[in-house]
Amino acid sequence: MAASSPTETLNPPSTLTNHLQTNGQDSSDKPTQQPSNIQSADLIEPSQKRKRVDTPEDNPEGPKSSLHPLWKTSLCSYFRRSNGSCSHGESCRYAHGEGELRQRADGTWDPTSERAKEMLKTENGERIEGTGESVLRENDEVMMTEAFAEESCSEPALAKCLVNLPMKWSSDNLRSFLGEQGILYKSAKKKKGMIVGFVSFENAEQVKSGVEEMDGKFVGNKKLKVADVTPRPFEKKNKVPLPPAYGTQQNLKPATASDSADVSESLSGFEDDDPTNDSLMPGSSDLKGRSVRNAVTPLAHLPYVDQLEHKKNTLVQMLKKLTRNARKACPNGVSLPEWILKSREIGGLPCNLEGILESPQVNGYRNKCEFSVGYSLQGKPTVGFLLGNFREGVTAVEEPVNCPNVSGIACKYAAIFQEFLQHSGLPIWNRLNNTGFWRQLTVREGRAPAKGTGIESTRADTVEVLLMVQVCTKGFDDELTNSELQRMAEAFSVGASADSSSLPLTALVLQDHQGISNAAPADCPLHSLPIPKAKSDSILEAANDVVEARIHDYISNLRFSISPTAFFQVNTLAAEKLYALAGDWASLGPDTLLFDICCGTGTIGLTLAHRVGMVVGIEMNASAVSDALRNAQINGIKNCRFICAKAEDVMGSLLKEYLNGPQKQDEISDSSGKIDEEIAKAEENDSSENTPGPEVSSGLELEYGERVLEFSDNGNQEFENQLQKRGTSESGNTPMHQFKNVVAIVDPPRVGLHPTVSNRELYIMRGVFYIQNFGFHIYT
Ligand SMILES: C[S@@+](CC[C@H](N)C(=O)[O-])C[C@H]1O[C@@H](n2cnc3c(N)ncnc32)[C@H](O)[C@@H]1O
Repeated sequence: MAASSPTETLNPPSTLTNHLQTNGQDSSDKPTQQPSNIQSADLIEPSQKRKRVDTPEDNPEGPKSSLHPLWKTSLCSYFRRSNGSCSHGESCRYAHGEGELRQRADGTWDPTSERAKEMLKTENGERIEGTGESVLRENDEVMMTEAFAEESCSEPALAKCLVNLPMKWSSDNLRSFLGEQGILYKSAKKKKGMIVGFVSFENAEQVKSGVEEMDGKFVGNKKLKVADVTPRPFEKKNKVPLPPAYGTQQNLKPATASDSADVSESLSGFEDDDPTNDSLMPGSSDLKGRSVRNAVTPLAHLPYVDQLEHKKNTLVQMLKKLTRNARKACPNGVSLPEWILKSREIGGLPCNLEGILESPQVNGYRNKCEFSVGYSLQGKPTVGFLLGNFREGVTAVEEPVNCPNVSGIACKYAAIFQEFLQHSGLPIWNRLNNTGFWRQLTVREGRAPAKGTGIESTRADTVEVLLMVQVCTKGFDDELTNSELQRMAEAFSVGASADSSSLPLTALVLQDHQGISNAAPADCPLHSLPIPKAKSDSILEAANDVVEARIHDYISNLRFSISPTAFFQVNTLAAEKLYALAGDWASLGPDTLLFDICCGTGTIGLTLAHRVGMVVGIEMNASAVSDALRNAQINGIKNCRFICAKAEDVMGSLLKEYLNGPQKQDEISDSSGKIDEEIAKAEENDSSENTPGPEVSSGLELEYGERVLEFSDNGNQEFENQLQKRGTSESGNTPMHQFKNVVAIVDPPRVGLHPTVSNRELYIMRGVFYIQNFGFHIYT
């Protein structure tokens, strides 16, 4: 069971990345371009739609079969459009709603149905960059906003976009492919990491034969689609106009020769682009009806109860698939596990599904939003969310208007930053050629404690705001950079105080990231920026260093201190409900040892600490561990220990230690005096400028109430040695504290946790696990 975030799609994603998904309920959102393999009733021409009488082509088996072979395998568009009425009534061959829909003979579902979309999600899920959530799109839509064909292709009719190419292909691969197919063309371009490529032709004849040859051809197991290419609205002229932020390019100190190229070259995403290229996109009609609201909250058009129903159905499908796959994976001759056998009694589910917990707050509940910086479809520097998936060539960013999950405060800061960028002398990050300065704005909000009992606090209680601006300073002149950053800080300060409700602004942090994707590693340098006083030139002394740049939030009346990049549940109030339920399910008590696996800032373990004998949190991010230690201290919680390591590296040893090995009870609970030292040590190791991440993550164990063990990045063996050494030399003959109930909670599951722990299988799902004999058993 999961606390539900309204209007958001199910968890992966984080990774969820950037992906466009239509809401799947309203056919008006569908693009005009459809893949050739779609056979929805919606695709039949209006004139044909009334002909619901079976034809010989429709039903090759003729009168032999009482039901049409495609009976109810497509959704009825009349039924959908006319709000549930269809003149054919029950005799209609098409499904009246998802409930009636049948699977097709080839195992697929009507591609316009929710089931098909959800299956696609499961297979191709990616995180939305802006939200860290997973949304997926149907496979029949493509947008391109910043790809370039050759100069001579100013005639868009001579350019085509190929969709579904292997992501790893470069332009060379595409050219070889076209050569092998005997396709005549003028130029071919493809960027690694995308599934789209561009081909331009010499003449209409080449276009025609090229399209015939390519459309529907399989590359691997993917069917190629050919889409039209049209210039973006603001780039219809032959020359690409200068976006405002590039107008001062001459001010910049070039890092490489290519950085000093002219503007149109710097906008190009392809390694061999001509500087005078036009910007093209496939099928501008695809953009109709697209909105950032659909991209970020694809279920927002549904009432909340329907969103929950939709999510539950999705979960049911996924869980059934899990059972099916597990059954298939069981080798012949090996008896099926009990849960698979029992699944038959509960409709193929691997466990009972209780349902979804409602979020206490439905709108504006996110306490963290990551806004991308980029150009809108109209070419305007924009701070918001990507309108689609980079993988599919979409780089357009639109303002976060009407996104119900985004708070008003976050929207306001995005608008302030956007206004500042319109006049900045530094360029916006270009995702295609990986150049530019301004990349991302993260807004994190901290709440005041809940006021009294029985009154649920809301995000309106926001009293702290931390802004983290991601830039890439490489190659830019220090003086210009510094003055722009100062102007930016002023803009935030002035904008915050000018707001009618005077927005809180607690800390301003700069994240200097040079990587290709905006997902910065844990050790990415952070710098605190002073926040100037509004309407004055004086500079405040606040937020002098990154350690102090933090916000606070409350879960179950515990105060949590959160550093700029540490994970914290984005829906605080829903998290509170979720954790309490997890605690109930786990039948916690004084004899319970609770493992909080992937504990982040320690929220799960610390909120449940008063219900157990001991909490052991395991977390690979040193900064989060440092926060967890600090949070234990702030809340006076002593029966806990946090270990900075990859869970898969240490779980086996920890289980041995706690289930088999000797351990002194006083070692567990005595925390006096050591916590400050440990936090200091953690922060020292977390100091992003001088500490490499991996060594810290796997090499440092931070224990609340015990000494800090340090060892090299040598993984499990060394960790085990240390534990063994401690077990014999420090614990002496004192009888170990026996925990009768050992429980692990993990949220969310991680791929890294899947492999074996001490040669036992580890089944990880979001949830609560009983640990018995070194094995993990799903507790439902
Ligand atoms: C989404 S956060 C959840 C944190 C916490 N459970 C909560 O609900 O607030 C996931 C955390 O898992 C950590 N993590 C990811 N993979 C891990 C691994 N293999 N071992 C330990 N920690 C891991 C990440 O650093 C991150 O802090």
